[in-house]
Amino acid sequence: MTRLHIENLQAKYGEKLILNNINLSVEEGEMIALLGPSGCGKTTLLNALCGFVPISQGDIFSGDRVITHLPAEKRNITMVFQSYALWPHMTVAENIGYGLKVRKVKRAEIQSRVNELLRIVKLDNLQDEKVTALSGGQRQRVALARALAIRPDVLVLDEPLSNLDAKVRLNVRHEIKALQKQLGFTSLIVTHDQEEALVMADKIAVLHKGEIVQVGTPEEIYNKPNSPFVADFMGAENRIEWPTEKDGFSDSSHKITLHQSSNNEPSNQPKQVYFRSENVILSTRQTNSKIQKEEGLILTGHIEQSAFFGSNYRISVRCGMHIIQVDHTSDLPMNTPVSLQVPNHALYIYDNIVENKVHQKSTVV
Ligand SMILES: Nc1ncnc2c1ncn2[C@@H]1O[C@H](COP(=O)(O)OP(=O)(O)OP(=O)(O)O)[C@@H](O)[C@H]1O
Repeated sequence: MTRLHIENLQAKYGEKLILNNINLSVEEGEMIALLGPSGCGKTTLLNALCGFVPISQGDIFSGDRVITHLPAEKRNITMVFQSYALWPHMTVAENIGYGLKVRKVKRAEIQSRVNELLRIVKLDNLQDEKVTALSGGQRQRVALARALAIRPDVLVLDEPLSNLDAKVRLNVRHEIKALQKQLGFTSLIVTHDQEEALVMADKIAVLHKGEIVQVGTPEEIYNKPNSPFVADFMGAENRIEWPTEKDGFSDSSHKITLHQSSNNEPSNQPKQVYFRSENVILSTRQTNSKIQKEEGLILTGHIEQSAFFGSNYRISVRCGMHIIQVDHTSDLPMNTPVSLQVPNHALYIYDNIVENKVHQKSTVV
């Protein structure tokens, strides 16, 4: 397998700019997940790498080869499609060996490579079955084995799990990850599922409107989102503006205070503050026991809605103009007055500047 390097790549459909200024390196044996909302350009980027979409600017390097304008068949990059794209009239073994047959590899060699892959993807007892007789998870493993059969330099996977039901999906994603580590293939995987990206990838590249807005390890992307967009996309669904006129201290029914460290310069600049529901500590105002120290973000309000979702209750708390989502272990009656606290380390704070620019996080710890 090979290192893939993308430099200043731009791609268009007609006059419409779809990808701009894409810079990304996938190291040998590394898996990078492309993560982003629908329409941000993930599939277009994979297609551009494979040679299915022309590149209007920039370069792609596979190892020390420049492959930017090579036809698809000369790139040695293989795609695993969302729909698997298997031949329904062929058996499992024939599907896996298909790419080798097209490349006119000798029959004995095809047989031995197919047998090896059948073992690797644990389908050796199904080699003579028609693929139409297989489950979704098994078909996906055939598709993966077929892609690996030709020993590609880079493997790209376009939403490979999206046609699988939830339980099978969990299994297959662990299988792909284990296989990737075992065989050490360089790969890019497209997903719009953040959990899938966190679990499977060595690094995540977040795309927004055709540009990469952050690249980092799963931990970095999750814990240090560099913009409101990434924070929101990675599940920090609560957002307040600080300070806001409507949330001043004059209204006694709710209060919002933000205690920043004294090391930080006091600033009157408006900020956007993001945080996850799981990081909010809720206490009823009578007890208020959980709020030990006045630090981080503290809000008061009352319960507006509560829904059981398995491990916890998702509680909506109205704090003035804001509705804050909180994960809590028990149900609480409507209108109960509550206090909320979010510790400094769980707050993502950004200058309130023009949207869609990459914002700088300011630390409050
Ligand atoms: N063949 C095409 N011709 C013109 N525009 C296209 C074509 N294919 C995609 N687009 C546009 O390019 C943009 C990016 O599409 P793309 O499929 O790459 O997004 P995506 O991030 O993979 O989305 P999804 O998660 O929904 O699959 C979209 O605005 C889409 O409408």
